[in-house]
Amino acid sequence: MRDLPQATVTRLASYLRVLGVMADDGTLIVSSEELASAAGVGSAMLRKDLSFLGPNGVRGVGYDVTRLRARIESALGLDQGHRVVLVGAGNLGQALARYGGFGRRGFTMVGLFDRDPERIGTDVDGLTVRDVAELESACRELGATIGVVATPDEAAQQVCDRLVGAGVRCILSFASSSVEVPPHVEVGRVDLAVEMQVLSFRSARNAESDHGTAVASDHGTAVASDHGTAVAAVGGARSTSTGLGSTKNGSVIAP
Ligand SMILES: NC(=O)c1ccc[n+]([C@@H]2O[C@H](COP(=O)([O-])OP(=O)(O)OC[C@H]3O[C@@H](n4cnc5c(N)ncnc54)[C@H](O)[C@@H]3O)[C@@H](O)[C@H]2O)c1
Repeated sequence: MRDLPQATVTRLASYLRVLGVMADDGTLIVSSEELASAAGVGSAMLRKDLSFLGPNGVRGVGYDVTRLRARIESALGLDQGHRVVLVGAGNLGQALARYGGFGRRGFTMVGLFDRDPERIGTDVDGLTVRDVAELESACRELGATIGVVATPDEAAQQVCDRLVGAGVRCILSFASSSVEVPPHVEVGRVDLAVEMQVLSFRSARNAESDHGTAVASDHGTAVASDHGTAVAAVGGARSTSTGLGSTKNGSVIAP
């Protein structure tokens, strides 16, 4: 599979989500402007991202929604779908397991595991929580391709080791500590607190630049600088929120 820039991969995932909504609404063809606007990016960036996939749309006509979805799914390795096991069926794990949206996007939750006898055997949205002691054999039996770790930090490394031992090659960890895996395994880390810290930083930075503009306006460059900065700020906010993926790649879902 062709190597793609990390930020492009994240935006492709976002185009895929938008295309899914459009397909559900019965849209057959979409223009690059419409798709870009729905995904919150500029159309030049969208066209550049899609150019990594080879020729796609028809000039003056647009993109075939079904075909473009299939191309992106294939580029993201999603065309076979993924079978997800989740370890740590506590507050977070159960909330994730109950979320119905993963299935629609190609991720089927196939197994939940915990070590707490009180939780083992309970039902979470149709899946029975299994004893983590069975993890390796169950992962093989279930054909798991992604493991989600929602245990306390201190158990995360051991759980990852066991997932790797069971042949799982993609791990998404919610632990705040980093985990080590062999080179053939991909790890993503999600930390919502880091996301909020990044937002806080951006908000503080934007407030600072607004303040700078106000001062400039006071000195006679009012209209031009007000507009310039307002547009830049809006553009900045938009590109960062779409590129939230790039933030994710950089700091939230750390490799
Ligand atoms: N990254 C984030 O944004 C984010 C957000 C919320 C929570 N978290 C983290 O997610 C983790 C879970 O949080 P929670 O509120 O669901 O906790 P919780 O205590 O409700 O759930 C943890 C579950 O893991 C199980 N567990 C512990 N050790 C295990 C092991 N070795 N094997 C299998 N299961 C094991 C426990 O029995 C429990 O059911 C914590 O580490 C928390 O810090 C991260």
